[in-house]
Amino acid sequence: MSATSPLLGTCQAVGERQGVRLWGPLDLTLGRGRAVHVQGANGSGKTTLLRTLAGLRRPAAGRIVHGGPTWFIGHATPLADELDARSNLRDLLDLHQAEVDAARIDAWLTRQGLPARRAVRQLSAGQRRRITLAPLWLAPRPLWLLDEPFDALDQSTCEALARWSAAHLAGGGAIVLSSHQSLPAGFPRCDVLRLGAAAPATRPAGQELTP
Ligand SMILES: Nc1ncnc2c1ncn2[C@@H]1O[C@H](COP(=O)(O)OP(=O)(O)OP(=O)(O)O)[C@@H](O)[C@H]1O
Repeated sequence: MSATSPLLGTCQAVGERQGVRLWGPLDLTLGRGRAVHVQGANGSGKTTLLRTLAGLRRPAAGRIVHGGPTWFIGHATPLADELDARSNLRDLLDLHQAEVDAARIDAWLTRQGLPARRAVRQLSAGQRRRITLAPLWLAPRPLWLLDEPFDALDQSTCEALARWSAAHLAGGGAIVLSSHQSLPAGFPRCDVLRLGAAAPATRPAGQELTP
């Protein structure tokens, strides 16, 4: 991985579900400092695209190439209901071979005002979402793939994530995200990748990409 090599590339990648094409052929080169906002109506294939970019699904055709370590944060929260926030974070980080010591996890939870020792089933949807996003802060990786990251977050947390995203891009990272909502104040300028026919643009695009 060099300082100038792309963090993600797709070559004629096609996404299908049950033999029906959702998007593609898609040629995308995601360099450092760049963000792409995937837009589209329900069912247009945003989640399928992000999971494919993350390597969790094979494209029906074409290739996906990663240029560095990646965080994929999906729409569904991957937390174990009966475990507390600290144990969930520990497991999540271990699962992805991210080395973060326990003191750092605890300090982050305290700073966030999140209860470290309460079963996550007792937490609100927004609190759970914040725990799910914690790896972005705790174990930085250059490429973020975020499926509806603002879902359930309050305004100040959305704006904190926007500021962190801006810092991430300024530091040489890259982001692909889907969001039904307008991006929060402070979120960096994005190219727009529009899937399906009926999806409206939600903010001025840096560049329109063709799926
Ligand atoms: N596990 C699955 N098996 C079969 N088809 C699926 C599966 N998951 C999604 N699909 C289909 O794939 C298409 C795209 O779904 P996807 O979840 O990628 O869309 P989306 O744009 O993320 O939608 P939303 O905005 O509602 O989250 C939909 O028609 C959906 O019914």
